Amino acid sequence: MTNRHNDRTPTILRKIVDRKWQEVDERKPKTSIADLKAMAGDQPPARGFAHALRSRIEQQQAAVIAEIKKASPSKGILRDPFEPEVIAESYEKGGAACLSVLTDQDFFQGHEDYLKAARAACSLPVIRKDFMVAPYQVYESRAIGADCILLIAACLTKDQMQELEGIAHEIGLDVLVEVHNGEEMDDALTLSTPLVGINNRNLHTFEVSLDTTFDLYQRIGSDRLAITESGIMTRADVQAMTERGIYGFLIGESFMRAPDPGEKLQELFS
Ligand SMILES: O=C(O)c1ccccc1NCC(=O)[C@H](O)[C@H](O)COP(=O)(O)O
Repeated sequence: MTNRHNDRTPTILRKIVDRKWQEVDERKPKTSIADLKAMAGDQPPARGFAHALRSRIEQQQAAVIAEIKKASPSKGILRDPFEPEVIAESYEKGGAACLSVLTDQDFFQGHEDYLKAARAACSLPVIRKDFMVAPYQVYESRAIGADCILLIAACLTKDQMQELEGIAHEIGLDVLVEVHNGEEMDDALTLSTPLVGINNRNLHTFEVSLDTTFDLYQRIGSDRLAITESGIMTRADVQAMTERGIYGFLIGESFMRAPDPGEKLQELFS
C-alpha cells in the first residue's frame, strides 16, 4: 500500500496515520505477519459483532457499542483510575450490545492489553478501536482477540478499504466503516460490510454536531445498519436518533466520565 493518506485527511488523522505506519514498521521485526496469522488462527471463534447489533436494531431496540477509552486528543484524560475489566463488566450489566476498546497508545492512552482484559471480563463482542492502515494490523487485531475492526474513510482510499475489509472478512472479523461526509459515504457503500458508522465529530475542528448523522443516515439502505458515533450525551440526543429510526450508537465520553459507566448507559437508554 503506497498511498498513506487521501487528500481529505484532517491534520490530526495525518499525524495518527503516519505514526501507525511507523508502528507497523517497528513491530514487523518483532512479530512477523506469518506469526500473527498463526496467532489469529489459534483464537476462538469471533463473537459476532454485527450479529449482536443486527438482532437489536431489527427489532427497533437501541444497540449500544459502549466505548472503553482513557483519553482522547480532543478531551484529554477522561477517566482515572482506569480499569478496563471493571468497565466491561459494568457495561455488560448495563445492557451494552458490544464493546469498543481503544488500543492506540500515543493519542488515546490505550493498549492491546485493555482489549484483552475487557473481552476476558465479559461475553460481549469487541471492536478494536484503532487506526487501520495496513494488512499487518488486521491480522494483529484478530491475534489479540478482537471481533471487529474499524475502517475510517477519512484516512483510507476506497481501494485500501476494500483490501483491508477483504482480509478482515477472510479471517472472521466484522468491519465497521466510519464516515463523516457524503464523499466518504460513497466510498463506504462500495464495501460489503453492513455496519456503517457516521461520526458526528469533525476531525478538522473537533466540533461535534448530530446534524452529521441527520444529514447522512438516509443514504444507508435497510440492508445495512447505521451507527451514530460521538457526542451522544443525553436522553434527548438518544431520542432525536431513535425518532429518525437510528438505533445503533457508539458512545464513549459520557460513559467514561460517569462513576459507573453501565449505570449511565441504563440512565440514557432505559
Ligand atoms: O475523540 C477524539 O478526539 C478523536 C480524535 C481523532 C480521531 C478520533 C477521535 N475520536 C474517536 C471517536 O470516534 C470516539 O471515540 C467515538 O466516536 C466516541 O465518541 P464520544 O462518545 O464523543 O466519546
